[in-house]
Amino acid sequence: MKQSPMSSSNHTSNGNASVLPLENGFSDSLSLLNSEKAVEELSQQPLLHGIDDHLIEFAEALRTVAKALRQAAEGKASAQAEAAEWKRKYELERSRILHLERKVSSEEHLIKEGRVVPLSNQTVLSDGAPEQSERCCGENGICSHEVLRDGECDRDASAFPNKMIRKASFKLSWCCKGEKSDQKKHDVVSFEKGNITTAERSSKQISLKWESPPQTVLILTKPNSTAVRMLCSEMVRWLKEQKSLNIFVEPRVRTELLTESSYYQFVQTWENDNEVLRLHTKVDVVVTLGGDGTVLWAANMFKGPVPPIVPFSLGSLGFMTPFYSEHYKEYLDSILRGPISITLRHRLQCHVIRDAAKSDLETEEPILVLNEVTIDRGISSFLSNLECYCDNSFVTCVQGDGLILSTTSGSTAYSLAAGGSMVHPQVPGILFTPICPHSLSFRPLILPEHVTIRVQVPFNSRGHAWASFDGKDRKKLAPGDALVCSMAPWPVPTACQSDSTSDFLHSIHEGLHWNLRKTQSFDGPRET
Ligand SMILES: NC(=O)c1ccc[n+]([C@@H]2O[C@H](COP(=O)([O-])OP(=O)(O)OC[C@H]3O[C@@H](n4cnc5c(N)ncnc54)[C@H](O)[C@@H]3O)[C@@H](O)[C@H]2O)c1
Ligand SMILES: Nc1ncnc2c1ncn2[C@@H]1O[C@H](COP(=O)(O)OP(=O)(O)OP(=O)(O)O)[C@@H](O)[C@H]1O
Repeated sequence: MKQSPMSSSNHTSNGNASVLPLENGFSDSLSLLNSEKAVEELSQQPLLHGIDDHLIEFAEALRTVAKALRQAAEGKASAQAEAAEWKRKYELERSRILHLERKVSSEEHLIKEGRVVPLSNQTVLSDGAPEQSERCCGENGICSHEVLRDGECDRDASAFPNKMIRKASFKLSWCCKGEKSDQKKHDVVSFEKGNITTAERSSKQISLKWESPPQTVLILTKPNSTAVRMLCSEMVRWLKEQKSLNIFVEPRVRTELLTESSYYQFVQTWENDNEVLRLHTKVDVVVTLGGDGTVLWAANMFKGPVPPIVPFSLGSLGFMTPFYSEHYKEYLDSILRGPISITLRHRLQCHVIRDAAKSDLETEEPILVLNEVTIDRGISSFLSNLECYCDNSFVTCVQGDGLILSTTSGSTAYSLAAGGSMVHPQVPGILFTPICPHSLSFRPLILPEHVTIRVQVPFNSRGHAWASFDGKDRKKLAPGDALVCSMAPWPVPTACQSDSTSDFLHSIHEGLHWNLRKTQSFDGPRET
């Protein structure tokens, strides 16, 4: 039997609309929309003879209340999204200032201590002769920017003598395939002390040219693999003996190497998380030995700028690992010499905002993902119910198993399995892919890189939702909690074997056997 608007689930048995405010003063906007619709329908029904004007007035009043409540709920959502965006900007600014402060204090320390560098015992000092600096801007050689614009970095670094080298400096420039000369290339992506920050244009082939030789390599390895362990010890020995590099590994790997032989005493590691946070100031190149999971692991270690990663394939699939381990010497030789093609893989920055937080600015530490953040129903048997906003606009309400917000690098991972499109990793965008939506018309979306997406668990949700980040670190989202997600300012630069496009196409052909089909034979029916 068709329900009349007054008997729909949004209305109580005595006919009163159930748009009563919940704990936070707002009802969820979907039920508000429904209430508004119900009131609308009610007022449009032909009036039965004898129904007095009070009912019309009552419907009018209800419509006004429902509209006001919806506007208030939308207002709160957009204010929270804005607050999260401001927090992100504030954190960026704060980390920039901290970085500058650290730089100044280490300069002072250097002068006081007679050129002793306090950062670490691996820091390479100038050997008395004036050294070139990686600093390329600012009156006194101190870079004061995070993002350089075209050509700003073209100044001769030798204009700043007497500088020590902590990290190898390099230059990034756009280049066109097959173009031999450097003439038409120009800088559009910059770095400060080797930390890469993306400028606005990021969709062309990017070439990395060392301005001073790389000196420190971090090797990250997949655990529990004999093949990986053997390759790691061989590579460490080769890099030390043939390339005279400083080598960092994880504490677990250093122990493994030392168990193998005391020869590996020179290998360095770290002791605590604070040191991990500063690794990017020491490491020129990161080498990963494993599958895609090891590349995700490497990216996750760097909460800010990421040094270039050279991913060797020792896994089963390897979408992000184009280098074959058996040829590691030739590859590393050419990478350490440069120039190399790189793919700047965008990451998403995710903030969980708790309803219980005292203010909208009180968010948990942001989490950076290289593949995707997934919001799903976890162990709950109820449909997940997620309200999604893009900037200030309502997108949709996801009712199904959940939602994947993916980077373009992650487009070949979980998002693909959920029906999302495969996207070239250098295309800047955010994939919005539902997981088993309970609606025939819910197709995946790709949104532009600059938007902020907010996924809210409504107060009337039957269950909790769960967020997971690159398939790890599950966090429970209670009704009222939200996840706010936008493009992170620190991409992950991965070295290409050939170039970004060839590597991508090779990975979908080899990894997925994409569109593999036997060709039709010639001897069949033909058009006349
Ligand atoms: N149904 C699914 O396809 C599904 C389900 C859960 C997680 N995942 C993916 O697994 C990722 C975590 O990877 P892991 O190695 O730590 O876990 P894992 O060991 O469970 O491996 C997951 C698989 O996904 C592949 N993979 C990872 N990133 C990829 C990418 N960017 N493109 C193509 N394939 C990729 C890996 O090679 C691996 O084969 C998550 O970020 C998620 O994308 C996929
Ligand atoms: N350095 C590391 N320390 C701890 N865990 C790691 C490290 N590197 C990778 N892992 C984890 O080990 C698991 C397997 O890694 P990875 O995906 O690289 O190997 P794989 O499964 O053999 O390759 P593929 O994913 O291509 O099949 C992943 O869950 C990853 O998070």
